Amino acid sequence: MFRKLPGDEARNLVTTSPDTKIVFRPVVVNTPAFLTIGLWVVRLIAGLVRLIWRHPIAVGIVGSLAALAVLVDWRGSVSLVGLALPVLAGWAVIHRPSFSSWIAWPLLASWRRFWIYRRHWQPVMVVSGLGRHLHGRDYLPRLVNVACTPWADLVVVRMLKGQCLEDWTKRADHLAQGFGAISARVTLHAPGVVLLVLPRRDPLAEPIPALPLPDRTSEPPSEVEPVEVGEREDGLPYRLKVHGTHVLVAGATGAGKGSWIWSVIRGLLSGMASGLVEVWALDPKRMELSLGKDLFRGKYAATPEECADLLETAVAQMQQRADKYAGVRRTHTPTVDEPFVLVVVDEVAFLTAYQSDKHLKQRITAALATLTTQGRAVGFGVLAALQDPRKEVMNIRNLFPDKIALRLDESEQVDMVLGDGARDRGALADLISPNPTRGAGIGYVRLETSPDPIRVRATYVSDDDIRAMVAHLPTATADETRAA
Ligand SMILES: Nc1ncnc2c1ncn2[C@@H]1O[C@H](COP(=O)(O)OP(=O)(O)OP(=O)(O)O)[C@@H](O)[C@H]1O
Repeated sequence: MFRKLPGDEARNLVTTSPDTKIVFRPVVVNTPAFLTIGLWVVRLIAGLVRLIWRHPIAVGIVGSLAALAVLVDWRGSVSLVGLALPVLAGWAVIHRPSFSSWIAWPLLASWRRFWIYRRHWQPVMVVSGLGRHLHGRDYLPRLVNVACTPWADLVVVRMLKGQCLEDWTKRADHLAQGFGAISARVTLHAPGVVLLVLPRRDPLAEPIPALPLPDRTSEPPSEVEPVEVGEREDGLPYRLKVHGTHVLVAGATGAGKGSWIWSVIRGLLSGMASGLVEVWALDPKRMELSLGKDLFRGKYAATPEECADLLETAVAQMQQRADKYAGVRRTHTPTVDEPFVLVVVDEVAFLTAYQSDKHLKQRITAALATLTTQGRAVGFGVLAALQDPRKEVMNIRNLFPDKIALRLDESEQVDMVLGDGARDRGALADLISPNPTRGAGIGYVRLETSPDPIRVRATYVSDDDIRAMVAHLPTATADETRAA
């Protein structure tokens, strides 16, 4: 009944014990035709039920048209379709958002599910190592759902039993290449289920102009809300929290760190005008912040000595406030008497790692460490920019709860800035375009509250925009004074 075969023939055969050197050809049992056909019929019915369950409206429309064609007259169905087309076109023109969310994106998602994901699923999963081919059977993660947004495909996948998020994040590049996307980001959707975000185009490829200056006639803010600094990939505005945290912005030269700093300052302008916010500037390169010097009301330092003095003043004020709050309150609410103070430091390594005067270096590092460890509860925040994120250059980088990685030179630097696993989770900061028009100001933000990096482009605040901010602020303060 069994025939023993040597060597090469073995790979063509099936065996119940794969590790054995002896391979057997098992007896072939012919399945009766009625069983095979019965199985197919059951599968067909199950598929139809699934289709009706998932897409009741689409199945209803197609079913009614087919019924009309078969039972009454096919011309009736054709004229109904002919009537529907201009109605749909009119809908698309009159209200594009509802047309897109009801018709265009679901249609595109169905097409892409069938043409891109179903078609390539098996080879991509097996080749990337996320699926297994064992004993002649494929064990593949299950493609649960595909949805389309204006810029990306959102693919929900049930992982194989025993897989974890890291297995997927490590293969993000395989997935992007396999499905023809420009990148891939993987996040946990539910236990055992991952969400793949596969962009079809880069929605942040065009620079975003500076936001309008605050309206002088509107009510001054009563709190320091997160400031709008740019746009996220989904086209929504991105608001960065600055009160109650510290933010580190790291990026190679020309990555657009200046645009983040200036976007934040522009967002705080109405708070600065009403006295709820003070921005103190440390500008050791004398290039970035000097143009807007007047905004800082004398709290501007350029030489290392001035920077050390200004930082120590901030520490002294912070400690005074902490003494006052001790035993009374645990959080800070900005007021005109006790404003939120944001200490902005451009190229912090100039003051720490590259500072040749050891004493100054010590004073500055100690002051920065004190501010970043004790400042946020009492209304002192630090926003620091940095080119080189290595630990020997910036040994207090972990004291910044929120981090932003702009274009970086090496892939290893991404995790240095954003923390372990950030690159695997899709923060591809080393792949941001060095072309300023396409890539400057784009960064991955990782907040202490969320491990998933968000891709954001800061607005571009030009020199003219900065001059306009300077011109705006004194007038606003004068208005305030008059009103008082
Ligand atoms: N958000 C942005 N959108 C579009 N272009 C930008 C943006 N930010 C900066 N740029 C362009 O990129 C150039 C470099 O920007 P910037 O000087 O801010 O970079 P940087 O990271 O501060 O560099 P460095 O560390 O050398 O000072 C700018 O001259 C500008 O043309």
